[in-house]
Amino acid sequence: MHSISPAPSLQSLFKISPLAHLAPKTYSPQCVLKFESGSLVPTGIESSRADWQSMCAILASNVVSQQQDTDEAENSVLSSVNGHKSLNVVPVEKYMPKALTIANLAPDPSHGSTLRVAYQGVPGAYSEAAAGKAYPKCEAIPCDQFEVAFQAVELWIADRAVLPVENSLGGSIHRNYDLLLRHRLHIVGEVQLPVHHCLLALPGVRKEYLNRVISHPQALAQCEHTLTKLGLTVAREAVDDTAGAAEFIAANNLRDTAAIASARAAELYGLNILASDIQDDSSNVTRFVMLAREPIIPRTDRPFKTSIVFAHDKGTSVLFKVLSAFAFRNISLTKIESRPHRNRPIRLVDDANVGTAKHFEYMFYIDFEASMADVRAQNALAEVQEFTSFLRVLGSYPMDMTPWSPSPHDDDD
Ligand SMILES: O=C(O)C(=O)C[C@]1(C(=O)O)C=C[C@@H](O)C=C1
Repeated sequence: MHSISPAPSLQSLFKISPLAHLAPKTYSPQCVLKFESGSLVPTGIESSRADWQSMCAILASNVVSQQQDTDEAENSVLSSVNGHKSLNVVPVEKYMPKALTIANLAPDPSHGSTLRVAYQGVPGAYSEAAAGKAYPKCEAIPCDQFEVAFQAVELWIADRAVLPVENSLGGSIHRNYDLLLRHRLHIVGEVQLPVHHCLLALPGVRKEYLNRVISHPQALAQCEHTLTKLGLTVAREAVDDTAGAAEFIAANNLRDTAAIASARAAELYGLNILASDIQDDSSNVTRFVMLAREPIIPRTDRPFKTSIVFAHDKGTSVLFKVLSAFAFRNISLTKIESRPHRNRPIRLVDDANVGTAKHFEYMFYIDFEASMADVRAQNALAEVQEFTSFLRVLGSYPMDMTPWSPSPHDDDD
């Protein structure tokens, strides 16, 4: 039986991290990053520096006044526990916001007092719908890459980012696990979004005309069998996001290409739906996390989840001990993921007689069903800290408990 060490303070637990140097340099809100001569540099934007500074000052002051809104928004996931809230998609805009890019992280001057939520993709992407579910009254800000969404929050251009981490069919979105470690943002919530894919093409185009299907790689993977069943053994091509695929077809008038995307993308880009609900499993769900600059205060009056990442100098040998710290306290794990240890990917073990073994090194990510305010979780983490050389709490946040709403096709199976 393991000895139970005294519970560390919540604050110390949230700060555990010998890998602080992995976090990017943080810039003051008066700066914006631009890509110049191959590297990101802080600089003023289009208008004068003074304009930019006053814009940022407004942004910064809004953060205080938005706190109430923010709390409400974060609680909206909570209220969906009791209030049976349905999916709240961001309404169709009169104009389409332009995606932030790494070279242009300039905020849209039309910001007001609404919560600004960065997502990867263009309007009509599932990530935009996830942002709308997480923060129903938010202003969703499109970003061309996951990295840009992280930076938008760090630079106070956005207040939150909503990013996919795993899908029930396609598995983990590894890039976001790596970025969670590289950046200093905190997970403050999660939303699970049922993903219903459609096959979209220009008006008048029939399935027989197609020789290419384009979409986000996750969406292509989620529909692979159905596409084959539909007789579409044509080329598949990966693009940055599902709605971007629809936009590309419309913008280039491609009559031989279909996109896998949402019904909302069809509406936004003027495409026809050739087939709907084409995901291989009718209960296809993507899990997104909400990220913020500050953690939320963990509670015990509703179901919470905590996400951690850890590593150990001696590799996988420690895994059993870490898992047992949770098992002994009846804390269920909901997810375990490993990623290469980017700083030290290989460990050499020399044996004079046999040679040199090359072990791969990993970072382990675990989600468990307990709040950091729960003494069981605090004790488990105190114990995990003893076994590991690096431990960071990525966030302790309310679980998405939205009641399950089966797809219209669930009964057909
Ligand atoms: O391309 C989109 O629409 C996204 O929001 C991205 C994404 C993903 O990264 O998994 C989100 C949900 C679906 O699983 C498919 C794609």
